[in-house]
Amino acid sequence: MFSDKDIAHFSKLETPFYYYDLNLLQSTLNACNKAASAYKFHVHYAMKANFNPIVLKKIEKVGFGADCVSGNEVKKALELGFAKEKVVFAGVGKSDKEINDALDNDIFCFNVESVQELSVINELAEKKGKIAKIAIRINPNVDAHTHANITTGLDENKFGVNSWDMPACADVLNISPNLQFIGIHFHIGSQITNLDVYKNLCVRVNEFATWFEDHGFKVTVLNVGGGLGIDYHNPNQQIPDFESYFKIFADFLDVKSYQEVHFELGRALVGQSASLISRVLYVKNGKKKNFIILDAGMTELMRPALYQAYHQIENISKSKIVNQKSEITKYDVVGPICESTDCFGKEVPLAETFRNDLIAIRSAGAYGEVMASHYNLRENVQTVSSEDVG
Ligand SMILES: Cc1ncc(COP(=O)(O)O)c(C=O)c1O
Ligand SMILES: N[C@@H](CCCC[NH3+])C(=O)O
Repeated sequence: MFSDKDIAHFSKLETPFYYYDLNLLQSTLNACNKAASAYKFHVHYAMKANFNPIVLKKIEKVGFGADCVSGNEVKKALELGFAKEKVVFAGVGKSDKEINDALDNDIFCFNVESVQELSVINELAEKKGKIAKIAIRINPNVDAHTHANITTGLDENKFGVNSWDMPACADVLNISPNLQFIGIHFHIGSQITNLDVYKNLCVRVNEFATWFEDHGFKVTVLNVGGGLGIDYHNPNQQIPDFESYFKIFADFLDVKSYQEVHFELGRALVGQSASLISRVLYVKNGKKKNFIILDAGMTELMRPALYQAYHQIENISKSKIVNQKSEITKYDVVGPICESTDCFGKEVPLAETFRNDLIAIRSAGAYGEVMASHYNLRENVQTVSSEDVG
């Protein structure tokens, strides 16, 4: 929801831009922190969801760690003040340079995604005279019941070490003096809305933890990844149900007194806190279709083009008229990019829309700004926050 003051402010600005509601972000972080603390769970924020510094600074202040997927994410997390003891580095293709830099920075742990990577980290750590802390990212073959393109925990996915490679992992760990095994890691997918999926994950986590302990490895960290979804159809229902989410793990994981449970939430923390604000360039009324052509496109928000993802679209210049039940027209809302998939929504019901109206594309805080591209030599997308509005 935007106030009259927000909209008056937006109307003076160049578009498109991402608008961050920092109060909502703070409330979401506080809700997550409270729910996780009730069980003494640890949260590492999955930076890939959004690494805008205004977002990262708030997250660091709450005390969450950072889950990174590239050397640059590790670097940025440390620059912005995340404690190195709270930085974890996952990723199916870590380069030697990235591993070396992370070793130099003494990060908390590498989430290792293949048997070969274990040997490489051992070799590189040995050259530096360091001991690398290791969690094995296991692919548990648990279906996340989400979009196929964002499913990561099935046998056919590239992520993690498959169950049949556990003995090989144990063999490498046993001959690698520069690796310190600390635990196991999982991440089965993103935008998970069926919480029962996590019960299946817990069963597998318990099995693998037992397997490692039976083979002489003390499992001190159980990292269950992230994936908690948000309600894209209801952007005003803004804070995910963190209590129910964490309770599942509290109820179904076998946690020993010496074990810590770690989470890597991304989307659930930041998804509802931003909207992409755009202006209508043109309206084309066809015989079969009406098009609204925006000044934002798939270069600013790629999710609809990539996953046919739904984002609620609102004409915020017209919100008052809609409230008074004015006539609704259906539009295909598209961008200016030379791709037919550059479409934010088809047959979107909106009040009659005109050139220069402001359009908000909601729930764009996660995997929005960070996935922007320069295709068609587009400009960098700008950022505005609630603090700028005052
Ligand atoms: C290893 C890992 N952890 C955490 C996340 C965060 O996922 P989400 O934003 O769905 O919480 C991802 C992204 O899917 C990931 O690949
Ligand atoms: N980019 C995806 C999520 C991928 C999560 C990273 N493994 C999305 O927008 O939904």
